Amino acid sequence: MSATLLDQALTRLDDAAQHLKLDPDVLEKLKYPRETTKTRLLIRMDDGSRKSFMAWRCRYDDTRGPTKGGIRFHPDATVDEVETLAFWMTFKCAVMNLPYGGGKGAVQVDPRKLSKAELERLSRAYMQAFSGIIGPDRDIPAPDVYTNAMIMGWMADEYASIVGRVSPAVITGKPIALGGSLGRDDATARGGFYLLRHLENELGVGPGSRVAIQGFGNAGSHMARLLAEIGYRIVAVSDSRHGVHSAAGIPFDRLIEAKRDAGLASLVGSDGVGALVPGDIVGVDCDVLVPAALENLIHADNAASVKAKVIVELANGPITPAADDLLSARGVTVLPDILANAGGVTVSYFEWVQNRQGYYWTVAEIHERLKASMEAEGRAILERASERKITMRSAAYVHALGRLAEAIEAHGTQQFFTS
Ligand SMILES: NC(=O)C1=CN([C@@H]2O[C@H](COP(=O)(O)OP(=O)(O)OC[C@H]3O[C@@H](n4cnc5c(N)ncnc54)[C@H](O)[C@@H]3O)[C@@H](O)[C@H]2O)C=CC1
Ligand SMILES: O=C(O)CCC(=O)C(=O)O
Repeated sequence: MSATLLDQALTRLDDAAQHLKLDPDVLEKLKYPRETTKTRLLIRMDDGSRKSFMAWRCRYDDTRGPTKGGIRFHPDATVDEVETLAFWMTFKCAVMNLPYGGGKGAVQVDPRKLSKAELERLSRAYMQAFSGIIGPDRDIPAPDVYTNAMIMGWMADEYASIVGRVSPAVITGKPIALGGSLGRDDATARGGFYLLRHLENELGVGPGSRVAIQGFGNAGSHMARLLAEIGYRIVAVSDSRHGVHSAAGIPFDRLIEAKRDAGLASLVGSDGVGALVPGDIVGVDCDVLVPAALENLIHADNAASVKAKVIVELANGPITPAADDLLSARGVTVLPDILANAGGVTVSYFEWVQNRQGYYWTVAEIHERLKASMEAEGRAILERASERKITMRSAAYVHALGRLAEAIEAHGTQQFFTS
């Protein structure tokens, strides 16, 4: 039987544990999700028929605080994927020292095939089904692949009608008009951007370097904009349908207009832009590769084709453990997902804090706090990696596991569970 995604992810935990003196109880606690709830959501379609969709919410570990993590709408979503994403959230929140545990949710659906009204009914049905698990002190969702602020707004509204009071801190990534935070829209990319800029000298990249980006949604498109603004050259971009490349670079404005109007493929043939099979982005000649779509993009069979010297993982889990070893042996530096894409959950935390205090920060304050956190945790992880001669990923896991172990031990033997 082939290893599940969670089995693969747990190898990082075993690896990190070798670098710390841990009570075996700590590992036992972190190897299994605390609770995963599944249901079928039944909604009315516009034509009057009914249709049902599998849905899950996993609260992987709440030792350090309420569970936190996005909700994904994707036709290939599985329970294994949801639990693995929730495991990664547990470590990501610990990496950033946020007072949260890790959670994640998904609906197995292709939202592009639903009308707006059907999508709203599905989003509200999700909140109805999981409102007993979700709550501002218990489990706090946010956007992920193919979900967005509008969907978070419908879910927040549904939660308010279920509990009979406005409760904006129940969900983050909301529209600004409903208590969303300034700066949450581009926070995932901006966090990775601040991290990359902070480490440019050590990584040997900077303005003028060539970048390839897989995925042109929230994370990928904002990263393209931020890097292009300071002079990085975007030489390749792909989405689920198409890929484009140009050694001279493609201006960000042209990419965003094409994506909005006629699709990335509409750029092919003008100004030296060529077509790219989306999966071939892995081997594009570039300095920085930014996976910003789904898991397992780089695996043992294509790792040798990577030409970039730095990979910034805005996606969760884009590199398999086997590929990680191959890349590290070749001297490719990976800024790992649990650090590089943590800007999203960090600004989600800022949103939750603002909702709870009822006082809102300026976008400049958000950026300043995000930058300070990314730089401090990124620097600590880089130092740990060079002291121990381990990869940035291993160092990030060691960094997080130390914090998780301390919290697990501090709880004592009769840990309070929020069930
Ligand atoms: N939105 C957020 O706040 C955060 C997102 N992430 C991660 O970032 C990644 C992307 O998420 P978002 O940008 O939010 O999603 P999104 O839904 O905004 O965009 C996803 C993009 O991936 C593309 N895509 C899907 N399958 C693809 C394939 N096989 N090849 C190339 N492109 C493909 C889609 O066309 C789309 O452009 C995911 O791994 C997500 O978990 C991580 C942290 C926070
Ligand atoms: O903003 C959040 O709470 C979580 C975002 C997320 O799902 C992720 O970091 O993978």
